[in-house]
Amino acid sequence: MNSKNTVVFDGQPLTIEAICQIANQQAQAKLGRQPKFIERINKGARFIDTLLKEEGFVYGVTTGYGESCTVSIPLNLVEQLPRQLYTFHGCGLGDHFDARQTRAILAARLTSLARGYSGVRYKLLQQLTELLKQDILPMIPQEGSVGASGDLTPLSYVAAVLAGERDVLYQGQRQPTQTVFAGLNIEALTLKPKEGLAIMNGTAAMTGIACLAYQRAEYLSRLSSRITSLASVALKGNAYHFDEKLFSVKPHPGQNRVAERIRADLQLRRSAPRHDTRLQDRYSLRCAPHIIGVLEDSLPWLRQFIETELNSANDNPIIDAEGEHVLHGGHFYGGHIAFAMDSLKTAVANLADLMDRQMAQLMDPKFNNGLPANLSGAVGEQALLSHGFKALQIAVSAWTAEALKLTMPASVFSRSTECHNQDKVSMGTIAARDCIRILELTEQVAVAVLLAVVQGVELRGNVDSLSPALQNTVRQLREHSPFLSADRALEQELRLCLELSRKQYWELYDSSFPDTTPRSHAPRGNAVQGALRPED
Ligand SMILES: N[C@@H](Cc1ccc(O)cc1)C(=O)O
Repeated sequence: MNSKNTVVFDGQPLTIEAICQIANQQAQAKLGRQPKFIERINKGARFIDTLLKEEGFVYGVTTGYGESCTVSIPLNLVEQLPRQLYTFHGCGLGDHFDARQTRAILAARLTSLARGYSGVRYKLLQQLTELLKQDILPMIPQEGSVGASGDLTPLSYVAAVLAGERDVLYQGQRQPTQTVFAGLNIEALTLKPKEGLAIMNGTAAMTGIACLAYQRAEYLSRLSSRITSLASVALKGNAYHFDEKLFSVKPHPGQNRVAERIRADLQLRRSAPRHDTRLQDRYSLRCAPHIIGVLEDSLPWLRQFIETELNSANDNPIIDAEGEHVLHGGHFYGGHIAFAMDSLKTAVANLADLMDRQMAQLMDPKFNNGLPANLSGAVGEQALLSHGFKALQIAVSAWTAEALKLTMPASVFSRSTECHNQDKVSMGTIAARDCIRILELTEQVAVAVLLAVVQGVELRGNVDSLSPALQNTVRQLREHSPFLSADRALEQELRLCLELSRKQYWELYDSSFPDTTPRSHAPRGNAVQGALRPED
């Protein structure tokens, strides 16, 4: 871990990258210590105390929750409410979020609470920061949120852990929170009346996951551009399909960026001939920028949706300590994240489909312009036995089908729940989880097709004449997966390459590559950059 990087939670907007850095343990979480920030946070908590004293009634503080808000709780029982809330929501099931996802969820909740509109004490933010600093991770089951009373059930596990209850993952082991807190001298928090609701009534589970999904998708977009370039070489494709003039007349900026990347990879420096008599390539080569471009052009608005949600007070009620108001609304509704994740699912699964089609062309002597069947590298008698990448193609087809199947939007499955109080919900957490699964499957497809295109390029025998960028990808892959000259079981090297892909190991169009910054007609909205600051 680079201990120099710190992400400061002080109410200032944070980026997707900041959340991912924390999730990947590339940066430390730090809570703002400026007196002004501390006072701003504590003022909200004090305002609730004052209201309670003066009026004796605040929703979620002296009432039941949701549909039960008409039930008034006598002041002598009010202190018990937050514990009651996280306790009855302790009904999550399914697999647990993994360590990286859990860190992202904690960081997303902290970002929102640090805005200062949720009426929690600074002390609570400190406890949340402590979990991140010491990597004490609540065991959060993934299933049981409709994503529109916030992620109540998943976040109940965060609330309970702050209060010293339930289980955490600490130093690789599931342990009772109480044991870990005792060992580290951390005092369990007794949550104040509004604090249970403030932690749970928000979109942090889906938003944390969305940050991770965004970063993976952004890398996959670049990886599939590089794979397309290699596929074009292996299939003896027509590089003029990526001509600059051609793309200038259909100016989607992301699509143009993809064409520009492929053009550079293919060293296309001349303009197209006056009259190209070559046959046109199949769509999975010729239209690759149009397919990858949909994802690339979606990135700015996806970032805007995700970062706006991340940096919002997505709680209810909202506490405006400055103006002295308790504002009742529905900011726990995760509609933007639901739509972002449902859309990202479709865009990413289309990359799987694109690469699956490229693989299909490469494998089949009817379409591959003279390459051996199944890209077998065997010679002599062995060639008769060899099946090359045949099974890998079948696997790619299976992974692609599974990814495509999961693109069914989650948000349209809204259903009325909780005695019709929550009669329209976002299903954003389901969308985000589906998106992660589609990313996993598409990464598998990408790694498999990368093996195939590199084999195809080598079978052509012209690696030395390729652009430095393409040669570099061939070299990087070959360090981990040799040329397939005889059939072998590929599982282990596929797993290794997958791991490398997830670590963004392949060098792809780094930031010095021209035109990777969004253009003026692809506005960043209120997305915020540069929240990652060196240790002060
Ligand atoms: N999200 C609801 C509150 C709620 C909390 C817990 C529940 O079980 C149900 C509803 C609101 O703010 O209106």
